Formats: sequence, C-alpha cells, structure tokens
Amino acid sequence: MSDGLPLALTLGEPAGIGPDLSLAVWLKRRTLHLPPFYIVGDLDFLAERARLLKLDVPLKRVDPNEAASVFDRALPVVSLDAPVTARPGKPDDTSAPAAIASIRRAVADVLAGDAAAVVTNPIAKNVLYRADFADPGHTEFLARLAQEATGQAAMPVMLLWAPELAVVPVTIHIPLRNVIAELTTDLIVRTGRIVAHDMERRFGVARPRLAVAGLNPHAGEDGTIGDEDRDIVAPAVRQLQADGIDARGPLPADTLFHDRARALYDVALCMYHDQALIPIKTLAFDHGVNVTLGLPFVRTSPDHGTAFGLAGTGTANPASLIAALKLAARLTESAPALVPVQ
Ligand SMILES: NC(=O)C1=CN([C@@H]2O[C@H](COP(=O)(O)OP(=O)(O)OC[C@H]3O[C@@H](n4cnc5c(N)ncnc54)[C@H](O)[C@@H]3O)[C@@H](O)[C@H]2O)C=CC1
Ligand SMILES: NCC(=O)COP(=O)(O)O
Repeated sequence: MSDGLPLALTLGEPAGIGPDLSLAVWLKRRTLHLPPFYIVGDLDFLAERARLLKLDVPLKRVDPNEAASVFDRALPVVSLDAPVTARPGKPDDTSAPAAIASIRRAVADVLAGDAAAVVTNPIAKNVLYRADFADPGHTEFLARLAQEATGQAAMPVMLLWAPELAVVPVTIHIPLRNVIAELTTDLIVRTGRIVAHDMERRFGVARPRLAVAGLNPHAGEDGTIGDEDRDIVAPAVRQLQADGIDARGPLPADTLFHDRARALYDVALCMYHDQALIPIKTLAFDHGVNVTLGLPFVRTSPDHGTAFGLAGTGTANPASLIAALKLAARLTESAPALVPVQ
C-alpha cells in the first residue's frame, strides 16, 4: 500500500451492519492478511456494539499516523466529537451528523496524506436526506468534498466491481422516470472516458473494453422501440471510439451479462442504476465492491446496504467489506494515493 499508510474506514449508518462488520473483520486481520485500517467514529459506541456482539475487540483511540502500528493489537479508532446512541436496526435521525462527519474526516485524512484510501460503510440514504444531506449518496458527496479541498472539479463515476463482472450505471440515484431526460450523449461520453482512464490507471487494464448497453428493449431495434439508443447512445459510442477507446454498443442489455458475453468486455456501461446493479448483485452480491472513479483518491465500499434486519445479530456476511478493504489496498498500490483529476 502507498507508503504503508492505513485505510480510513467510515462508520456508516450506526444502526446498520457497518459497525458489526468493521469489528468482525478486524478479528480476521491476520488470517486474511488485511491491510491496516482505522475506523472513524465514536469509540464508546463501538465498544458497546462489540459487547453486544460478544466480540473481543480491543479499541484504541489514535491519530491516523499511529493507526498502522496499533492495528495488529487493537482496532484503531479516530474518534469524533459526534456521539452516537442509535441501537442496531433502529435508525435514528440523530446519528446522521456522525455518519456525515465520519465521511468528511476520512476524506480530509486521505487528502492530507494521512490515509491511503477511503473505505465507506453503508449509509441509509433516507436517514441522511432527512438530515438535509444535499447529495444522492457517497459518490457525489465525495466528489464535492474533493472539489472543495482541491479546487478542481471532479466527475464521480460509480463502478461496481467483482472478478466476474464490472458495471457502471451512467445515471445513478434518480427516479426511473427522470432517466431519459438526464441521459445525454455527453454524459455517456464523459463517463466512458473516466472509466477507460481509471481502469487503465487504477486497475491496470491495458486497453479496457467497454460494452455500452442500450436503454430500450433490443437496444431500440433500429429506432422502432424507442429512439434513445439511435440518437443518444450510438453517437456516444462513436465519440468514444473516435477518442481511441475500445467501446462497443449500444448492445441489448438482456444478453449482455451471460458468461460468454461477459468474456468480451472489461466494463459494462449501463444506462440506469438497476440495469447495472441487478446483474452484479445477482452474480457477486457477497463479494462485490463499489468503487468511485474520477476522484483524486481511492474510495471503495461493500456493495450492500445497511441491512437493518441483521444489525446487532452477528450474522451479516463480512465478505464484501473484506473485498472492499483489499481492493482499496490494491488500487493504491497500482497508482499514487492521490492522482490528478482529469
Ligand atoms: N454504499 C451505501 O452506502 C449503500 C447504502 N444502501 C442503503 O442501505 C439501506 C438498505 O438498502 P437495501 O436495498 O435493503 O439493501 P441491503 O443491501 O441493505 O439489503 C438487501 C438484502 O441483503 C441482505 N444483506 C445485505 N448485506 C448483507 C450482508 N453483509 N450479509 C448478509 N445479508 C446481507 C439484507 O439482509 C437484505 O435482505 C438503504 O437505506 C440504502 O440507501 C444500499 C446500498 C449501498
Ligand atoms: N446502490 C448503490 C449505492 O446505494 C451506493 O451509493 P453511494 O453511497 O456509494 O453513492
């Protein structure tokens, strides 16, 4: 990992499974050779959750620069002045400030060079929205924080990655009825350029192959089942090709995700959230990782959400968080912790 720096892991929604998984994966640090990380959150709250789960996890309040050396014997906690009282499975609007402050601190640490990358635990979007969180999710919030800190505009792109499949939703958390209005040739082109750049730079794929899904059934069937594929998606593919990017499409989405089709591309660019996330969560829910491309730093996250029904039970599967920690370490190895925004 870059310069032996630890990963900064956010608290996420305190009533969700993020705290449980963070404690559980620390216990597996040696057997799984996990990269060192610290969690940004309320130490007393984490100690209480560990007691509830009967997990013997010593916690140590640290500054980020102490975290790597502490990690082997205790879970390092960068403590925030944002106490949490939420109980497992009972989301409580008062914990939104702590969830937000944790993300802010993790980003500040990585931008200050004190952490190698940001790994986020799941937040409950509706809880944050009620607290006037202005962004749809981490993806856009992280880009805003990066822009505020560096003065450089960042266009964040959501990638869901697993060894079996990588997908990008071009439009993300918007109502389905707004997708057509927001889907433009320019948006697809800008997204495709960032995907091609970051797949090469971060993931080490020499000439990434992009499969661009159509929006309509049968990719519009020559404009007879909707004209967006012909008028919006196809020109974007041509532009990406003119840029020298190996892009194909628009391809019918219903035949894009079976085994033989997946062997022909590195990333599928999908036109809306569920077109991208259904296939990857079907194939790789337990170990899929959410990665934000287009940022000047690495951010990964488990692919799942807060799973309120499992919080405090000790039954949530930690595999996706483990994959997120390992991928964050890998991505910071293959490129500097901070890369300029294109
Ligand atoms: N990166 C993030 O911050 C994300 C946040 N969310 C948020 O999570 C909340 C709940 O969303 P849902 O759609 O219900 O998705 P979810 O992923 O929390 O749960 C979907 C199903 O998968 C199960 N599940 C999830 N994680 C699991 C794990 N580690 N082990 C075993 N089973 C697991 C749950 O019990 C549930 O049956 C929402 O508020 C949403 O906004 C959802 C996805 C990502
Ligand atoms: N469906 C993916 C998701 O909700 C993650 O969003 P983000 O918080 O990473 O932007």
